[in-house]
Amino acid sequence: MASLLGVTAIHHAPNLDMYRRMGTTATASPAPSLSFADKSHLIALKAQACFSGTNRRNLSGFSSSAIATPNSILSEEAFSSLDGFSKDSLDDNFIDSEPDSSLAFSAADDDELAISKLHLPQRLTDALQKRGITHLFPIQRAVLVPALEGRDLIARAKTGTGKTLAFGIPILKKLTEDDELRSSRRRSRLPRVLVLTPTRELAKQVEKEIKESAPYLNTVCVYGGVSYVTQQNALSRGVDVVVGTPGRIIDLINGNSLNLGEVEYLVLDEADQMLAVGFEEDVEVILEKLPSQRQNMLFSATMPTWVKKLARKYLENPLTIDLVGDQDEKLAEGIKLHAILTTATSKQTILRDLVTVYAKGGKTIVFTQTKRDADEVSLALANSITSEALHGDISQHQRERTLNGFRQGKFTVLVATDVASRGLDIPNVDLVIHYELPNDPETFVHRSGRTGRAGKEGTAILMFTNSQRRTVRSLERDVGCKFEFANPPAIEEVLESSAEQVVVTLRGVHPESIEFFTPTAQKLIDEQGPGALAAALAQLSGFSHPPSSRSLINHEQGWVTLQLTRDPSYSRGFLSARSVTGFLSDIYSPAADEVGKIHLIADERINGAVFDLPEEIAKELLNKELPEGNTILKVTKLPPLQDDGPPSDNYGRFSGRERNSRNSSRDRRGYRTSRGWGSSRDSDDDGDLFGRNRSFRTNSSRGRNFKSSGDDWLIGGRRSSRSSSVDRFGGSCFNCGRMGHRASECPDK
Ligand SMILES: Nc1ncnc2c1ncn2[C@@H]1O[C@H](COP(=O)(O)OP(=O)(O)OP(=O)(O)O)[C@@H](O)[C@H]1O
Repeated sequence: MASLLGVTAIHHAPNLDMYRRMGTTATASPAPSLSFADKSHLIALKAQACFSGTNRRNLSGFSSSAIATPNSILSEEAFSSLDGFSKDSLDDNFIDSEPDSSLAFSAADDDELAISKLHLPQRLTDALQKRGITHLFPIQRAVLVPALEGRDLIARAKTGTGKTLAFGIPILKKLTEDDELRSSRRRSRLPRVLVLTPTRELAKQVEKEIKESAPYLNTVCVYGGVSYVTQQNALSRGVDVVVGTPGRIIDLINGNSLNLGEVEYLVLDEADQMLAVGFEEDVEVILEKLPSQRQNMLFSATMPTWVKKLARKYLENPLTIDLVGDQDEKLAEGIKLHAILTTATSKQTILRDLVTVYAKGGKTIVFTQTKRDADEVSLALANSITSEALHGDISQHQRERTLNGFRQGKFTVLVATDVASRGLDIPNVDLVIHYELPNDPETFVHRSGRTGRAGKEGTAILMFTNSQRRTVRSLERDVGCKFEFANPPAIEEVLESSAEQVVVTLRGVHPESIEFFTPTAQKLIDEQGPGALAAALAQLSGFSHPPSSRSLINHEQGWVTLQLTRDPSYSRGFLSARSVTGFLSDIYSPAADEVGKIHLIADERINGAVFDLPEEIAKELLNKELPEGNTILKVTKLPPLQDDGPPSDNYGRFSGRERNSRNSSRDRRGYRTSRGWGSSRDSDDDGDLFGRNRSFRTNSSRGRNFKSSGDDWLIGGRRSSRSSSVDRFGGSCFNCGRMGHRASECPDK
């Protein structure tokens, strides 16, 4: 690298001075266009840059031992110091010193970060501007100077913040300048840049970004799953940049189609993910084949041991640029986070509603844990929403078609396994849904980062079950984020959003088609009034039949939630789940047999409970005459419930999560230590059936998942009127609250 540095210095010395000056003011205050790097954020970054040995160790995944030398600094520190420091000042003794707190943050000049002011080769500037890239993003600004100085780098920045061009711009600058000096472009020239990525999709995306930014250079993408011939031919025509996955690169080297003997720049993108997908050996084989004189840039979200080892072995005196740090929220600023409580049985229905209400017709990516789930969920959605699955079992060709179709808006929901979570840059994804909890916080960050990219806004929704509450809290702590806990959308919201979306769709109908249908529309309106248009809207929204009712408790279709309220002056006993069942059995015994979960109302002034019943049974029950002082109503909104509060210390003691943990070890924060705490095989929400006494569920026809052992589920003391039933009443009386008799037999009646 030393010689390369020498060359760089000769070629670029004047420019570097300019960049250093720019860097100082740029750091001092961000350009207004960089909305997600506001002043306070930068001040925070600067605080992080207090790079004493101690706090450096605190940087998660970026401990001092992670890096080969103590020569690691945070980019903002590097940047803010560039004015007064030469390249040499980026060396050892600078690093461990505290930053100069007096360093003033002066007003920024937007122009100083403008691509047009960077003195890049005109061709490069033009191509970038044509793509709408007019100003540097923070990670690009942070990487630019040290990269141009030829330094080895280890870098980390939030998702969607422009890491590709962070290494792309300095490398392309050098390549373009050299290209201009060259009189003729040699055919069969060997690649000068190698970018290694862990997935094929990411490789293609990086290639695209580079190609579009420097179309005059030859960039070739190589990855498995497709024919060798096209890739071999492209390589043989002469190439400047090779982007690819390790396996195919090794194959091409072994087949003498790829010679890496002239590589000057190596970029390892998503280095930690290389490990996750088992490429570590291949990466090392490739690195051994590269010339030792080269510049290395390693991008990694975390620093597992292997990545540290790699950095120590192959990087020279690397500079660490960390725009995430330990304290910061690791997600890009524009991402709103929601957590929605679901149940295993109602998940698919809720998912559809979430897509309708939150994406409003925009692009959504749904993440599942397993390939099978991705297929199933995509298929289930496809009834009403255009959707495709993406996972490793799908052929490469089809994967590309699917991704292109999604990019072009041919369908709106992509259901993917984590193969798509890393690095994929699909513009304008409005919504990310974690259908299953991710395996670890990093996966959560990467999945969520598919939205809110390049400074845009987006929403990420985590679907979780009752038994996963604690893990959700751990996730908040680990990621440094806060979820807004919300209920699944009510059917009214779903209908409203559907109608809004249909109206938007109607705007896209071609005027000529409208003309063709106008006479019929006029006739319909004359005959039926606005009802005709309403019918058309209902049909287009997929609601040609009235929406089936939904439980407000667990959102299952075909169920309704009723509220029983009892005037305290008519009874001495408090309402309990058992007494509710007893009462139902007196009024209409099928209701007692079929009742779902019963929750007591939290408001102490109301002696009441809510419970679920199948629609038909609820209808019958609502027609029955009730004893004085009692009311039963269908509710459209749940009142606060007694077991809504935070989990007690006993939470999860008998939950599905704990039961699962016999098979999978977890660390103390609830993550599975092997893959998959959020596995699709996670339990239903029946965890609290066994550990809590305020929420009950009968053995109704839908109670498929609960244990048949133990008595907790024996609401009202009987399994059903079809079993031992009526002879001995084990529940408590709705009238007096005492055990052993029904309200109808109550001595106090
Ligand atoms: N300076 C810029 N101005 C405008 N858009 C930019 C700029 N830099 C990058 N972009 C765009 O931002 C998007 C995200 O960039 P990129 O994919 O490089 O992010 P990333 O940090 O690598 O994300 P991930 O961590 O998810 O892989 C891309 O569409 C890219 O073209």
